[in-house]
Amino acid sequence: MSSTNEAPRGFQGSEEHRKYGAFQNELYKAGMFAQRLPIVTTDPNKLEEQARSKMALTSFNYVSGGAGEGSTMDANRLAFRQWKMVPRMLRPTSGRDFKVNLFGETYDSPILMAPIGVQQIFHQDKETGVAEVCAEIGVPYILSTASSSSIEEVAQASGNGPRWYQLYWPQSDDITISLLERAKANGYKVLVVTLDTWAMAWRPADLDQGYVPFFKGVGNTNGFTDPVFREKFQKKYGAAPEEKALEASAEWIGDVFSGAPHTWDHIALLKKHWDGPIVLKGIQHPDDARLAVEHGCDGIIVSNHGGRQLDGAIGSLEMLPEIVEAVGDKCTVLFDSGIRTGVDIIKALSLGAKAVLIGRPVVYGLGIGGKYGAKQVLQGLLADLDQSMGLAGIPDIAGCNRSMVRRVQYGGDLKSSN
Ligand SMILES: Cc1cc2nc3c(=O)[nH]c(=O)nc-3n(C[C@H](O)[C@H](O)[C@H](O)COP(=O)(O)O)c2cc1C
Ligand SMILES: O=C(O)C(=O)c1ccccc1
Repeated sequence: MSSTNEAPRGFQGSEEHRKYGAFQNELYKAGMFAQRLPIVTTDPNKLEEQARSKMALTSFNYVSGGAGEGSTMDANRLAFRQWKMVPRMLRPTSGRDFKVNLFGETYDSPILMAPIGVQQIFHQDKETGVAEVCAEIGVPYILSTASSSSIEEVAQASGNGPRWYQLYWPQSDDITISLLERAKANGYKVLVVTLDTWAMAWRPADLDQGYVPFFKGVGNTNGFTDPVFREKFQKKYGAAPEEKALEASAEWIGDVFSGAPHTWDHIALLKKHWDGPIVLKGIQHPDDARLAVEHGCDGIIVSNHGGRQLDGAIGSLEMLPEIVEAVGDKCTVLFDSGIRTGVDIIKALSLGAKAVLIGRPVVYGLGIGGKYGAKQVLQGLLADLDQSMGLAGIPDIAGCNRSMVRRVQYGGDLKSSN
């Protein structure tokens, strides 16, 4: 096992990356020929523990923690356990096709990198590194407003890779418009608007250690580099944001996480200033899904923020079928919260999601092995998905349908996370 941050041999950018299933054979071959093995475990039940052993405790606690007593996080996993695969045999499944069409664009992968803020606290490779490896393996990268690399830096790092922009929605319209302009000008195709985090939840893991990265300026890069924010700050303080980082952080957070949520009628502003698809993230109620459609949104992400916001909430997967039934023919339904394996991905797709977002597992990979660690987690998930689709008799993403899963009620405590 290597503890360096180099790309493990045999895993560097090559056409092989497009054949997702090939990753499994690469691992066996690396073992056979005594090559360097990946540093990130392939075991979903061990990944979090490995990350704990490698990362700074404050950063690990930040990513692994949930809201309150963690019951929404538990519900996310329990919801997956209630659905089981029902495999089919003797079906032609070789040359499995992962392509998905979202908002008129074809993507090579049904998984997207979830917007994750402040990646600098996990590894110096941060967002630019993760965006770079996502582009290499065809995984669309969603950049958070709360990132530690700027909109422009990430665009450059991701090159021709597909990228979307996630908005944490400021109270000041002129700053919102400026962020949208920058995202448009830098090739971000889809606007993701996160609705469930207009204020930070009660998060004991962070509260007990008095830890919040953005009070100190980490995760405020898009504010500090924003021309409108800079001009307003200069006028008020007679200095640039980087010269008065604490004040600038307070101003930025005050605008973006002010505790004052927007309301449905404000969507019109976003529609006016964004000419591509708009996707609302954090939808859990079918009536909100209907409202999203009524207000002209193109998609929604059924998500409870990985259990990091409202505690005591329903598992995200639990709501997916009802929401797909309510709006699945009128807008594109995406899903996240609790995905840890290839089969989890098949379950979410079979229950009607058109694609899924992966959060914590990629951050654990990043913390363990930098951008190559993040890449290994994504490649591992894609390879697991590929092999699991084959074993279930599913040739392509459209083949993930309701007939492939059955709801069950098994009790008991087992060691698997699935
Ligand atoms: C450390 C961390 C930071 C996050 N930052 C953001 C963010 O900036 N914007 C956002 O919309 N969601 C953010 N999320 C939520 C993810 O986009 C996603 O909804 C969630 O991680 C999915 O659940 P999972 O971690 O179980 O896969 C964050 C999640 C984590 C773990
Ligand atoms: O931690 C989070 O879940 C999150 O969404 C966030 C919010 C602000 C800054 C960084 C991450």
